[in-house]
Amino acid sequence: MTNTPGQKTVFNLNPYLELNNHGKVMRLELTGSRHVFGRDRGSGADLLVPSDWQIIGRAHAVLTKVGSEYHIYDGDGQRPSTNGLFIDRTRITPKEGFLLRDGTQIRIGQNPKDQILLTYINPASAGAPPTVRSLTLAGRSVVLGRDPACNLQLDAPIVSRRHAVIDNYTITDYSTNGVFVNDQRVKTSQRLTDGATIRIGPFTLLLRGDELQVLDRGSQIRLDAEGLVREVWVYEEINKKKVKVLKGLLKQVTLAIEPGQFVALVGGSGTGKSTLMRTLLGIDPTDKGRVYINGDDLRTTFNIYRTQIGYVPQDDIIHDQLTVREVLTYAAKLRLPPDTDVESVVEKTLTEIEMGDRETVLVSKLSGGQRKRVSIGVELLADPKLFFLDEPTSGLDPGLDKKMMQLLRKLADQGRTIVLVTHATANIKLCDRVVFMGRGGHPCYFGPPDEAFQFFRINSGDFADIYNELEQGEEHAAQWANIFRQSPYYRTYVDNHLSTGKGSSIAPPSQVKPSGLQQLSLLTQRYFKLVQRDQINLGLVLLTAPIGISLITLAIRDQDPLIGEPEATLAPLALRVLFVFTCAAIWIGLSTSLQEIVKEWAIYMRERLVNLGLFPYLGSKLLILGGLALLQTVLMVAAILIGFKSPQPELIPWAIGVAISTILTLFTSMSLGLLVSALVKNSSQANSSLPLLLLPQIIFAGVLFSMEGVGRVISWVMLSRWSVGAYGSLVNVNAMVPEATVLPDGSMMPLPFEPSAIYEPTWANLGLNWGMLLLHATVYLGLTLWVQKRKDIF
Ligand SMILES: Nc1ncnc2c1ncn2[C@@H]1O[C@H](COP(=O)(O)OP(=O)(O)OP(=O)(O)O)[C@@H](O)[C@H]1O
Repeated sequence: MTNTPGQKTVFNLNPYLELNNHGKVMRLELTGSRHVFGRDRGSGADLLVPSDWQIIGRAHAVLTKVGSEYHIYDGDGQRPSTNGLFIDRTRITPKEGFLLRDGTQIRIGQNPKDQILLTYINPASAGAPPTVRSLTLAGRSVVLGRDPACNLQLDAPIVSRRHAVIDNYTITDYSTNGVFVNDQRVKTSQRLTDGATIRIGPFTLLLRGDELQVLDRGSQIRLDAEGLVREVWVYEEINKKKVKVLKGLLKQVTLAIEPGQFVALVGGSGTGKSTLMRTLLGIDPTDKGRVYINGDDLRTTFNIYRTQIGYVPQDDIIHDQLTVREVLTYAAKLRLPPDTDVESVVEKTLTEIEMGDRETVLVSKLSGGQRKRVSIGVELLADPKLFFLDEPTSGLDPGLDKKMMQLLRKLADQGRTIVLVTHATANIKLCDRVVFMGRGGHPCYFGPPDEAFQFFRINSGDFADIYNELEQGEEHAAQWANIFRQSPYYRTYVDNHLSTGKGSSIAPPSQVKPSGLQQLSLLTQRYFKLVQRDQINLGLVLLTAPIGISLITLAIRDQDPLIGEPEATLAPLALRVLFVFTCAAIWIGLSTSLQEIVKEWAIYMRERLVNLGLFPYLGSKLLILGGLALLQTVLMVAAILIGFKSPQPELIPWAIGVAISTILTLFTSMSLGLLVSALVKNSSQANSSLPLLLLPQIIFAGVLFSMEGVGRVISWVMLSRWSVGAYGSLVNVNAMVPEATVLPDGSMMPLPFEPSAIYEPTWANLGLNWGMLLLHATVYLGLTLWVQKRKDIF
């Protein structure tokens, strides 16, 4: 029977199902007290659909009459169907089912390209059938975006005001966060063919003929994990021998998390909670099994979802030296499209996290719970519908723990799907589902918190007793996991809800990269503010070298080491002074930069996972550190000019030459510092590495010891050698060596310093020294980029 979708057909006023399979519409009248809907009469179906509508099962749903309406159950009433029945993204189960009302829309299947829309219509009821929001593309150009003036308004923070334009069936991307057509990112523009799915932020649109339909507003996100297994090779001590063994971190974890659910992952220390969360979030790989987000394989489609997922890791993802409002403002500018009204988004977020009265306070002055709330606020800016939190209440007192859990409950009630790892069980009852993990990564229970007591046969009502039950070793945990898999709890809460979807047949879509220049400018402003806020550190960084240089003048009292008539001790003295210039610059350069990447590791990793560019990030470091190097150079050169009588180099005025040599030494050592900062794991390692970096620079500079053989080769990779070389050639140390004195016996009096090619006062030599410093800096920065790139998860 053909008809216009949504138009009420009257079958003697009986309710009916309207099925829309990509424009092909059919209606099935409901007359009996029980119907089975499917494509195979042999399986008991009496409401039959064409046998080539493969997405519908042989017996896909059961309908039973309740008063004047019908209740629908998935599958044959016992076992769920393969492709399911979904209201938004929530799956209807075989057990609870769903009471249909006039106009209820149910989707069969999760993949928009292969999905049938089922609408229940009861002409006897007053409701008007909902229509799918759509617009025609025939003969017109349409603008899609957040702006209400667009032809199709897509209202979400991560959508740009004018996000994309479709003209003559060609879509052009004008956005920050990109457009995906058939799960591939649109580079600039792309022709749309019939049946194309378009994803813009959380929205999924479908082109059917001339009609562009809004299929999914993305306000509901479900997460399904099927058979997750993760194993790693580790060294274990067995019989006093280190043996390499395969350690299971996750063992066959299968979960079905419905939209809007608040789920806690709990269990003893080391049971794999964080690993499970990172796997569900898509950032840890699996050896077997998959995670599906709204039916898509999360690992392959991560680039589509990356801006829609919120993640608060264990470490704070906010800078200590910014105020609450500044943290939120910079994060909003970094993550949201540039046409966003940042102020109102920040305002809304401050209210949501109840921090409006603390907005001007520095993060460092906040309590642990308040800091966590600001981290949550940073993630809420983009209004994600899927939210992960790793131990957000650790270290909080019981009162704050409760407040935090209540806040998360509120966020879930607003439609967000929330997954958290926690050790605190006092408020777990606020969750919809709890996952108990046992030793060895065994999932021992998944279901409502209250029912966990019945399952584990614990009467105390204390979750800690379930912990203790699962702490009795891996085998014990494996037994519980086995009991759970065979239990009705598994059928009710996992099997009946599990909705896996598309595998990884598509090529992973590429990432959308926002404007590098804009990020560079934002990151530079933020970094500048951070440096400026830490005034004591800034003062130390700027004044240490000039003070050190001034102290030399006290040590050498009346001598003028950089000028003077050649005499036996002048050249070594001059070289020692120049060596102090070099050491001061290297020391200051390293200590200014060694912490700069490692100290904000957690923030970097989180921002990188959203959209942070590597070049803008390192670029901002270079700009600010370069600025600091310039200031330090001015102060050091001033101290040198004031403290020492200036030589008159033939090549270049002394002040300019010494400034260039100093800034190059500082910049190169800062680049080395950044590299080490990228390599080390924590701030104390960065601190401890300073002597190790400095000592070889001192030993192999060629000043304390003359460099021969291997030492000479090693000295080439020391920036100190080129720095002293540059200063030495400007001062012309070689010219300070007097003529060798011939002793009465005809032998030569040994001189304490031999002229060396390293200090030749020629442009070639000076250029070589400066060039080598630049080369060192380039190599260090290139390596830093590479090291940072290697940390990327996607
Ligand atoms: N990449 C890895 N390589 C080797 N072992 C790992 C790796 N990741 C995690 N582990 C180990 O797997 C186990 C589970 O770690 P995980 O951090 O997931 O546990 P957890 O339950 O979150 O612990 P906690 O509550 O103490 O934070 C631990 O023993 C951990 O040392």
